[in-house]
Amino acid sequence: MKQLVEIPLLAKDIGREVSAYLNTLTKPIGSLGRLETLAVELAEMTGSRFPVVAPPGVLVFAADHGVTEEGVSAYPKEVTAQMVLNFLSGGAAMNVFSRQIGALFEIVDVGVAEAVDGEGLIARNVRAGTRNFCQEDAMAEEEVIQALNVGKEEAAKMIENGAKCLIVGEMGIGNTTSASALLSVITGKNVKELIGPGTGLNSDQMTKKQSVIERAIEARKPDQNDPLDLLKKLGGLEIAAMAGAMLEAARNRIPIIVDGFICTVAALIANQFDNRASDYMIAGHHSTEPGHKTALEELGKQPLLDLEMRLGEGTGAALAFPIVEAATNMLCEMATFSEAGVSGKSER
Ligand SMILES: O=C(O)c1ccc[n+]([C@@H]2O[C@H](COP(=O)([O-])O)[C@@H](O)[C@H]2O)c1
Ligand SMILES: Cc1cc2nc[nH]c2cc1C
Repeated sequence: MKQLVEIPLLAKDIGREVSAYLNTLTKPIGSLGRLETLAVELAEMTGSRFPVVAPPGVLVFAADHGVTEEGVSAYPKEVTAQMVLNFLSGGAAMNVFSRQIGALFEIVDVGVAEAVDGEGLIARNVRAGTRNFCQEDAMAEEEVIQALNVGKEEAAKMIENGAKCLIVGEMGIGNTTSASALLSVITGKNVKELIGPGTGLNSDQMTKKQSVIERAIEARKPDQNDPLDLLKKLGGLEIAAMAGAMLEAARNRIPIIVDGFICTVAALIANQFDNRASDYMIAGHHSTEPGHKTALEELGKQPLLDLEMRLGEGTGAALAFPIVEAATNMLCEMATFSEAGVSGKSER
């Protein structure tokens, strides 16, 4: 079942105007490389010749995974709830980078297993973590839809509050297992090629993670082209919420900066709901989690940064934001050859 999200077509005409305008700015033609491509893409996304991406809006979705029972993470599942409290007190890496880029920031409990509370928490818990998908479906279809809607509604609020681009992050012990399973089914690639250490498994533990995922795929038999079935059988509540948030941003012509492995898998799911969603996405960084390369290729995106990071939370996207903003500032603030009295390219 597809959900109707009505994502607008890119404004290709505005993109062409911006391409031509870029050649009038005081620089050798094409010399700002991928920054120029980014400027054109942002113009096509926003429909504006002078796109604005500040302030960015950051939504971090937190949820737990029943499959952690199988011993697939280097950290205990309690860390998810503990980190939510850390986010609320401003001490997580993503808090630091969000402050640095002047972002609007929200942390959303969409499915943490333990009861968490604190000032500023967006409490939208759909269920207390997913079920262990080795044994049974991760959640009910109705719960998938609820989590998607949490993402859509929180993104709509963020946009209403003035966010001009969207960064979605996640916190969920065990979520690289869910994301690897989803990616294996979506791409048809072997689990072995896609799995990685996540928070820090050793190679023996990774072999176990591989067999857990292989057993789950064999038992659940999800339909690779049905995002609701994929999320219901192998998903995570935060992955569903991230997909929903990205769909809502795309519907509103708001550029999305995609983060690491889990976020990129959520982006692929969003694209299964509406294949125009990825038109509004920019890949922020390349995570060291092995499957991220495949996920980015499947999404058709080249990342802006490679800082050998694998944290998640939206951190890679936040660090890429200044580059995205530089593309817009270049368009708005650079002088043209005629304004600055600089001679253009020699005609020979
Ligand atoms: O974003 C990434 O590329 C990334 C790669 C590895 C781990 N993570 C983070 O680590 C957690 C999942 O790791 P794990 O080993 O518990 O599945 C989760 O909270 C993610 O935010 C994130
Ligand atoms: C401490 C910690 C912080 C995180 N942030 C995202 N995933 C994480 C996993 C752990 C273990």
